[in-house]
Amino acid sequence: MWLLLSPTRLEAPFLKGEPFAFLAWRGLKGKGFVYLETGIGKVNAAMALAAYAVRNPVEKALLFGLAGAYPGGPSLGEAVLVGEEVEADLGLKEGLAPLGFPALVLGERRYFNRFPLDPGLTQGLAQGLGLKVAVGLTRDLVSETLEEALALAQRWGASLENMEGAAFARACLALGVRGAELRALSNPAGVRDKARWRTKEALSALAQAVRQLLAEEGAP
Ligand SMILES: O=C(O)c1cccc(C(=O)CC[C@H]2O[C@@H](n3cnc4c(=O)[nH]cnc43)[C@H](O)[C@@H]2O)c1
Repeated sequence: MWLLLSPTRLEAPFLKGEPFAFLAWRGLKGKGFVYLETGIGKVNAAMALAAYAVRNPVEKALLFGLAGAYPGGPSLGEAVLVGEEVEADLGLKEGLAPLGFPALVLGERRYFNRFPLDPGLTQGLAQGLGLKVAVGLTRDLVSETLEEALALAQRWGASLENMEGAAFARACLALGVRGAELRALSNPAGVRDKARWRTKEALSALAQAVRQLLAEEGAP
């Protein structure tokens, strides 16, 4: 059984199920999944996952949604798995390490700004769905110029931008939930001219990937 999450309902029109309310969130219960609409941004994503996971067993979780493509990153309309997320607005411009405080400590491992998604789950989905694995960058602020987007991509070695992924990845690590992230590229990061966006194609790619994942879940 999957816990599916997306920032907005716009990203999940293809999911059919029984509507339900959970605290501040709305969701659907369907065949092989429970879905929650988290709301946009890091705090919403982490709160929704944590609130749900402390009250319900979660076998595996998938955050899916739209993202901006950095120059040289995935094509517009393409869906990819995210293998690692960077929380780029935590600490100094150079990150949290110069301040000396990790964002998360698990055993011997100290996490500053980079948070892996579950490697086994991610690789399995990438193979099963025939999708590439990319590095995501998360900020509460959307890049507003190409220069800003390029500088972030180069500084952190990321190929796509979103507003929730690092919070979801960090919450999964802290809660011991196996988590994966699926993103489809709707726009070039830093480009606000909507004539250059490919939102419809990206939404189709998301729908196709999530449908396939649920179909494989239901297979004997
Ligand atoms: O008005 C703008 O300039 C603008 C540019 C990009 C995205 C938005 C959104 O309101 C969508 C936010 C929503 O979708 C994800 N997303 C999609 N593209 C991007 C992006 O280029 N940078 C960051 N996030 C993006 C994000 O995860 C949110 O859930 C507005």
